[in-house]
Amino acid sequence: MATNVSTMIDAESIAQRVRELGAEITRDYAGRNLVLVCVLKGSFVFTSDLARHIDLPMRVEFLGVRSYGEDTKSSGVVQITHDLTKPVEGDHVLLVEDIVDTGLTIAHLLELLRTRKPASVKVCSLLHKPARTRIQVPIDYLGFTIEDKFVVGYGLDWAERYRNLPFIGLVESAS
Ligand SMILES: O=P(O)(O)OC[C@H]1O[C@H](OP(=O)(O)OP(=O)(O)O)[C@H](O)[C@@H]1O
Ligand SMILES: Nc1nc2[nH]cnc2c(=O)[nH]1
Ligand SMILES: [Mg+2]
Repeated sequence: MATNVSTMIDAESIAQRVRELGAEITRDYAGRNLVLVCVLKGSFVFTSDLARHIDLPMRVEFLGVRSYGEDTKSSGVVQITHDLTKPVEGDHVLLVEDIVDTGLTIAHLLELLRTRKPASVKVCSLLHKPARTRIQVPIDYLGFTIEDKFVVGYGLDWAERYRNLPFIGLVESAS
């Protein structure tokens, strides 16, 4: 199924970087109540791998997010389709994203989570595409900076396809 997708970041490079990020997070959050917040759908693969490299007692929560349709997507206004199951007041929240592109989604989610009064909120993203930044957001833990190409795989979709690819790839125009 992946014959029309070329590899940008292979599975072993991702695994290596995820191990490094997990070790960094383990060091930084020792002794704190850590809650990993997986932003659905795109970050489900990254979150599940990352969580297994964090050697701390911690919780995992899921935020279901839907953009308000294609035309308004760039507004960054998102609808919450599944909310956190427990309060995060006083906890150290780490938002886990697959990609920060324009930054609008994560900016909106940071604003939302701050209203829940956590002790801290930080961002961990596997990918960052700085060429398309519309709003600057701090990315406290970053896997890879990529060029301005639409990528798929490792959770990222193109019309809901390709999320199951074990690597980050580019859909070739011949597809
Ligand atoms: O920085 P931005 O320009 O806001 O883009 C990044 C967001 O877009 C993608 O999600 P999408 O809304 O496509 O939904 P999905 O996670 O369900 O695939 C991606 O998973 C990020 O959440
Ligand atoms: N699949 C996918 N979703 C995105 N959302 C924002 N940027 C991207 C991208 O490059 N690929
Ligand atoms: Mg997403």
